[in-house]
Amino acid sequence: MYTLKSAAQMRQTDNTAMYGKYSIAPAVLMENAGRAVAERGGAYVGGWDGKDVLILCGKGNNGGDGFVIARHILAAGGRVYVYSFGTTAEYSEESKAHLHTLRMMCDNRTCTLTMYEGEKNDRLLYKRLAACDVLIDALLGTGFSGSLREPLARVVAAVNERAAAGGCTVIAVDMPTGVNTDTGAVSDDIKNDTSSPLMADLTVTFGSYKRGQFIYPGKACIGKLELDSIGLPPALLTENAEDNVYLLCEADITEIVTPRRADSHKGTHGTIGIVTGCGDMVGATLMTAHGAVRSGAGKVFLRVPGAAAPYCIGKEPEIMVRPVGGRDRLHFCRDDAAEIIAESKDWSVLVMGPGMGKDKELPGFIEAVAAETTCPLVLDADALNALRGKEADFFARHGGRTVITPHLLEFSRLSGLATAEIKTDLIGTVMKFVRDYAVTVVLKGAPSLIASAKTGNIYVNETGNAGMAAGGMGDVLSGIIAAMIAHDGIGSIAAAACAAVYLHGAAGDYCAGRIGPYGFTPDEVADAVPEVLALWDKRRPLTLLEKPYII
Ligand SMILES: NC(=O)C1=CN([C@@H]2O[C@H](COP(=O)(O)OP(=O)(O)OC[C@H]3O[C@@H](n4cnc5c(N)ncnc54)[C@H](O)[C@@H]3O)[C@@H](O)[C@H]2O)[C@@H](O)CC1
Ligand SMILES: [K+]
Repeated sequence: MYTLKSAAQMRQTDNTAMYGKYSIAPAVLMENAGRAVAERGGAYVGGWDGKDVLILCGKGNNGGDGFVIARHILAAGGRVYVYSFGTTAEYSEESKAHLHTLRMMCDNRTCTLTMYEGEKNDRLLYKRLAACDVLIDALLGTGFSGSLREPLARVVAAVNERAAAGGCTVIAVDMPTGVNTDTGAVSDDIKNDTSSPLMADLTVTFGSYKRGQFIYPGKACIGKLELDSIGLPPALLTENAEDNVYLLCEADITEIVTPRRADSHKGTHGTIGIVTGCGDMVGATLMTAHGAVRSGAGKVFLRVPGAAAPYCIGKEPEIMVRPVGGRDRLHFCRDDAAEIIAESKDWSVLVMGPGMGKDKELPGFIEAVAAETTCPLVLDADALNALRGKEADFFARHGGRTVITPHLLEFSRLSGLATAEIKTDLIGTVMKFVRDYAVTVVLKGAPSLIASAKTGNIYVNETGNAGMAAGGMGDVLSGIIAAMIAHDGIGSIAAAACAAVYLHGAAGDYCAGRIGPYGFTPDEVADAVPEVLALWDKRRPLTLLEKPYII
């Protein structure tokens, strides 16, 4: 699992490394950062020898890194043209020191340094841009916020234009200029602004990955992302902060979705109650159940309003379907709750929501069921819409055992915030929501975020693809979440939600690889779950017992 740091957390880490017990000299850290970009960038472009490299340096420490990079590229045989957008006086002491060294190396042939003073420098700058093989963006890093100001806005636009024409390779230092480190918002997100963020081919980032590198639209500006520790103490990089954000990796998930015990039985793998659907909508219901079956649930019970039952019975023999109410019953009503509550005593988890409709009795039914059941709840789609206006009370009573799985629009209704507002800080908004309501949230999207009610931690999931942007995928996910909650040995519902979201996305990636980039169905994604589990089993390291013991 990787920590995704905010700009403030990264600043804190750097400061502790330099001014705390480790006492790493600031110029040394900057040297390591610059050298890392020169080395990784060199590998990316096939070596610096004979290359013309334009290096744009801002007035903060990102710019200081640029002076170091120039020196190392020069040493590796490249020609460097450095533009500084700060004055000597504006630079930090370490940047000043590196600027001085670079200045001493300038020969106006292989190395030039221009202190940018305004439009009078533009003509030569654009000429250099038109002729360079590689552009190094050391303009702004973690210090950027808001919307790009001039002259950087026009310089970045020119760089993008040149790169889009296939003219040069663009390497960003730490962050591409114009991408917000915390939110992934970009320069032209800001109202009435057209200054675009820089589009990099490669970003070399320092110490820790940053949140904005994984959230769109910023994620689209990053290109290939490489992480370099720059010699920061590992203990500092993994240190817990108050608000922790992590990137899920396969190893985290295979650690919790462990292989089945050989002596297990169906009872070991949980009994899933799926109480959902309505008279004219059974597809979502069946896909939810199918997701649970394919994810290894021991037993799956499906309870649907009477009118929906004929369309569900026998579709999949392993799903035990029972109608609630008579044949003309289209929706659940409040009085049905007692029957479900009685049955739920044997259930490991209860799913409500997919395809449930919008009947006025629904909120009362869901509340009554929740009030008298004790098992974990997975609430999606119509169940979430039914909670509108009562969410604070509902989550206060049941949040600790509930996973909600809204997409952006559903989350907007629940939080009362406009989708555009949520998107300006996806992680921050979900973090606040979970702190306020103490409910585990799966916010579906690209990427999906999982927020733990217990710890407030946010987990970013990178599996999945655009082919999964299709109706029914979320229903399958609800079934997978339920199966993971029931999975033997998964410790918490947040862990189960992380496992399910990762698995669901990995199954979608498997389908995209086998079938094509889109057009595969939610049921095919569910069917791919066992295939992904089999792949994980193959990749899992041998345990001591499985290792050959006769040599
Ligand atoms: N010890 C450290 O703190 C280290 C920092 N390093 C580098 O330093 C960077 C952070 O340095 P800084 O905190 O100085 O920040 P930056 O260098 O990223 O930028 C700060 C400057 O950006 C300007 N700025 C902010 N928003 C702007 C906008 N919208 N339009 C135009 N200008 C804008 C500010 O006025 C400020 O002058 C990192 O990204 C990394 O590259 C590395 O050298 C490693 C060590
Ligand atoms: K940069």
